[in-house]
Amino acid sequence: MSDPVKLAQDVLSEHRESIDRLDAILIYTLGERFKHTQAVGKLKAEYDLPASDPNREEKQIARLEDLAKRADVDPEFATKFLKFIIQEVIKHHEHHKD
Ligand SMILES: C=C(O[C@@H]1C=C(C(=O)O)C=C[C@H]1O)C(=O)O
Repeated sequence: MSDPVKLAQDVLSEHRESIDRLDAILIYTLGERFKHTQAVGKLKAEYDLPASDPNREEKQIARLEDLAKRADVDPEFATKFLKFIIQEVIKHHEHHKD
């Protein structure tokens, strides 16, 4: 194997290690977020509050769009990502009510 190819493979490995580390952070962060949202779900079920809160979501999306721009992340992607997570949370909340 020529040296430049070996060098490229080493660089690739380093990037992949960082990617794996960051993926783990994402999953653990999501786990922590779900713990809070599960607690919110229980409160909502106990006090008969609606599963979703569109006003709160609107504010979260605006905040995340701003964060995404600053973090060099496509704001449209960040919005889609947050909406996807929120949809899952709302499903959990609806289960709590059953
Ligand atoms: C967690 C809540 O419930 C829902 C889920 C949200 C979320 O995952 O961030 C936000 C608003 C609600 O639609 C909440 O009301 O705070």
